[in-house]
Amino acid sequence: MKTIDELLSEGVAGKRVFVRADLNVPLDGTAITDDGRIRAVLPTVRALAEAGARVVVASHLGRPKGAPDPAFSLAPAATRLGELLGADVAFATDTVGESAGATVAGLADGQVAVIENLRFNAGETSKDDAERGEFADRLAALADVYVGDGFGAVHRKHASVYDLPARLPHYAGHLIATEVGVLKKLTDEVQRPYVVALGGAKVSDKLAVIDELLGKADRILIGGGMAYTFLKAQGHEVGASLLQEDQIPAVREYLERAEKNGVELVVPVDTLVTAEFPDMRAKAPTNPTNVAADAVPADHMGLDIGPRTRKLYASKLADAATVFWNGPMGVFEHPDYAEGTKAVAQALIDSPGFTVVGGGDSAAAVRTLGFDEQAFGHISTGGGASLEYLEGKTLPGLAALED
Ligand SMILES: Nc1ncnc2c1ncn2[C@@H]1O[C@H](COP(=O)(O)OP(=O)(O)O)[C@@H](O)[C@H]1O
Ligand SMILES: O=C(OP(=O)(O)O)[C@H](O)COP(=O)(O)O
Repeated sequence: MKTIDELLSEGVAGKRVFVRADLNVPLDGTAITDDGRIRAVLPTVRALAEAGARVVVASHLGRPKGAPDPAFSLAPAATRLGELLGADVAFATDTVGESAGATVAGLADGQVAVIENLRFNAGETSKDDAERGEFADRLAALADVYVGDGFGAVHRKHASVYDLPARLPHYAGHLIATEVGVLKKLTDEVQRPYVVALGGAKVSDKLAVIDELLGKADRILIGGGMAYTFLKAQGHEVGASLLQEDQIPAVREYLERAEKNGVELVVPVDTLVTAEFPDMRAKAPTNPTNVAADAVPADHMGLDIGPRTRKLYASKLADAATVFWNGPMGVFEHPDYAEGTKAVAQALIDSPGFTVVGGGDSAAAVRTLGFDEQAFGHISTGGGASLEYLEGKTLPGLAALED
C-alpha cells in the first residue's frame, strides 16, 4: 500500500487530490456534537494543502436514501473543517453536478473544498457494480489522485471507497495508516484475557461479527440495542426494545457455541426501561425503571444496561489484558441512559490492559461524557470497520488501496 508520504515526496503541487474521509459526525440539528472524525483527517488534509494540492474532501453522513436530504448535509462539517484548518473551505452543494465541477475548477493550489454527502447519489451504495462504477467515473473526473483516509467506512464496498481508487493513482492517508498500525497489534499479538464489549444500534451489522469473534476473544460482553436480541433468544420478552428478529436463531447458536468452547458470552442481567423513547432535543427527565432482564414489560423498551449489569461488566473487564469496545451500552445521549456507557468507559480506564474504543458514537460518547482520551490505549474512528478488521476480513477500502 502506498502512503501519502510517497505521494508528497513525488510532489502534489497543482494536482487535484480526492480525499475520501469519514466526516460522519453526530449532529444535533445542524450542530456537531463531536468533531473527532473531522480532527482525525486534519493531518492528511493539512499536509496536502501545505504541499500545494487542490484538495477535494468527500464523505458520507448518516444513511440518506440515495437522494438529497438537507438533514444529512455535510455543510456543517465543511464549516467546522474550515475552522479547524484556519482557512476558507469551499463547499459544493452537490457531489458530481455543476456545483462540484465549478467548485473544484475554482480551487487554487493549497485550497480545500468539501463536496456534498456522497450518499445523496444512489450510485454510492449501490449493490450493482455498473451503477457504482458509473458514479465512480463521475467522481474520478473531479481529481487526478485519490487518497483513502475514511477509516470508518473502509468496510463498505461503496463507489468512493472501493471503485474510485481503481480509477486513479491511490494512496493511504495518515489516519488509515495509524488505525491499521494499532489494530494489527490486536490481531498479531493479542494479550489475554482478551475482552470485547459490544453495544450500539447497528444491530444486524454487529451481530454478524460475533460469529468470528467467538473464535478469538475470551469474553464478549453484550449491551446496547443488540442485548435484546440475546434476551429474546434466551426466551425472554423484550417489549418494544430494539430487536433483530431474523437473527434470533443465529444468536441461539452463538450462545450454545460459546458455552461449548469456553468463551464467556455475557448478557445483561438487568436493564433500564421506559414507555416512550425520550425527546433527545429537550433531554427532560424520563424516570426510567430498572427491571430484571427477564421482566421487560410488553409496552416498555430497554435503553441502557442496569446497575447490576454495570457491576458485572466492570468485574469482567477488571483483569483484561486487551479490551476492544464498540457501541455504547445505552442511549448515552440522554443523561438518564448514560450510566451503562460511563461504567464501561471507566472500567476500561481502570483495566491494566491495552484498551481500544472504536466507533463514531462510542468515541463521541467517551469525549462528550467527559473522559480523558489519553486514558485509553487507542480511540478508533471506525466501529464496524475495526470489528471487521479484527475478524480478519478483507476490507474493500483497504484492498482497493493495495498496489
Ligand atoms: N438500547 C438501545 N436502544 C436504542 N439505541 C441504543 C441503545 N443502546 C445504544 N443505542 C444507540 O446506539 C447508537 C450508537 O450505535 P452505533 O452507531 O452502532 O455505535 P458506533 O458508532 O460507536 O459504532 C447511539 O446513538 C445510542 O443512542
Ligand atoms: O459511523 C460509521 O460506522 P460506525 O458506527 O461503525 O463507527 C461509519 O461512518 C460508517 O457508516 P455506515 O455504518 O452508515 O456505513
